[in-house]
Amino acid sequence: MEGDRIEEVTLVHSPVDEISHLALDIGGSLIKMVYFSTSREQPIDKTQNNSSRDSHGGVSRGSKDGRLLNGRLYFLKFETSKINECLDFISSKQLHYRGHQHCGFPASDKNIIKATGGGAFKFADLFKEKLGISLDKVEEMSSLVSGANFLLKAVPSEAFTYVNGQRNYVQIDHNDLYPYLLVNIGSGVSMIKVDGDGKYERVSGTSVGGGTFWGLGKLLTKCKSFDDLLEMSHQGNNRVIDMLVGDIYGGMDYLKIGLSSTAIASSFGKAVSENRELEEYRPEDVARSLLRMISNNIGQIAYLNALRFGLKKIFFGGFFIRGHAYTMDTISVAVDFWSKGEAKAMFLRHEGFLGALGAFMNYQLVEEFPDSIRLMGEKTRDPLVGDLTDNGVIECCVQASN
Ligand SMILES: Nc1ncnc2c1ncn2[C@@H]1O[C@H](COP(=O)(O)OP(=O)(O)O)[C@@H](O)[C@H]1O
Ligand SMILES: CC(C)(COP(=O)(O)O)[C@@H](O)C(=O)NCCC(=O)O
Repeated sequence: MEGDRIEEVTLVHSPVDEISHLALDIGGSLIKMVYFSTSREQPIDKTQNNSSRDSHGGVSRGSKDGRLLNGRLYFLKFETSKINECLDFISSKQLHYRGHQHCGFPASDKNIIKATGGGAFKFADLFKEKLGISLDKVEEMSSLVSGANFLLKAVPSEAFTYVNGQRNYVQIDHNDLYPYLLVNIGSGVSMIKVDGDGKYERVSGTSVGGGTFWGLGKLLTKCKSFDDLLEMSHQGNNRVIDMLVGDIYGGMDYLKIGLSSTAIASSFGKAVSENRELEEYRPEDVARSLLRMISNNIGQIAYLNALRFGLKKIFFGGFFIRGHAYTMDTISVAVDFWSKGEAKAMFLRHEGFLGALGAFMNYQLVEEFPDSIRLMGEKTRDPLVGDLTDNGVIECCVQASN
């Protein structure tokens, strides 16, 4: 059964490809899946000085007695409400059989899968009953942080700013990455101060997050799916419903407090004064105002926490963003406005997979070779032209013990 995947990478496995490790992030709204498929084995030339140029131009270091496995990380997601289709997909692709000795990975305990997110607890019995899988739970905040640190250090052009409708990729200086604020906008929002690998503190959060946009959006617009709601927000005009400063000041600015006439004074405020029913508003305008309100609110809370800890870099993750221009613009403007340009909002190409990737990194092979997984650059997309919502397949090398 193919399952109702919201987005999938075409699963092209040649006989030589072997699925080796699968990890899940089962959240309140979405299940995110990451798995590694070996494509060919490349013995490390032991005569070399422990480093060699690999075929992708990246540098891969070989362990003293390990083998370098080239392969790909695949990223998929499913709606949590359709978890049975996710289980059917795992079963149909036999993604849960891993750790085969000939794959070069340590023959690990069969049918144990690393999983994070609340669903790793809520659905543990279902995985056992349906697939005979035990979920090895990885703490959610730890997974988010290790996933973000990994991507920011290993994937070229992972992070970008979004200014005036343009994405500008940021080359991260590994020596100047920390500290930063990680804002993960999922069903709810977590804000985590990150000071290094394994050094972090969840400093704030808000229940007004992605689930709020989706839940209120469904109630107010009768949309049939999140993508419908997102499409509506593309087409809408928030000024129909939001009360602007100019609506209050007769078209004038209120510059004494830095507000232009077009600034939003009160989200959904116009609906108070106009004697109109919900049905008399375009759902597109409602969706736009809702997206603006929630994004602006998160941007402001993120800025206040960055100010509290003197943080200049704020990375936004989570599937709420979806590479959506209006969402990123609203968050970027909010952070820039409130910080007076001091703080910078940045976004991540693999925004929704931080937790799943962090859980993937928790497999023993990574613990033995902390820097064993090196992402050698994306094969499917040129980051400068790729579609941001395409989480893409990442070509990478994994070092494994004999
Ligand atoms: N295809 C989709 N289906 C449902 N929600 C989506 C989709 N794409 C983006 N979203 C947004 O992403 C949010 C979930 O983000 P995610 O990072 O997966 O959080 P969680 O771990 O809580 O599921 C949803 O609440 C919604 O706002
Ligand atoms: C509880 C959660 C960490 C779960 O993560 P999620 O599934 O939403 O990605 C998140 O929903 C959250 O931080 N909510 C906000 C709680 C608060 O008000 O801080």
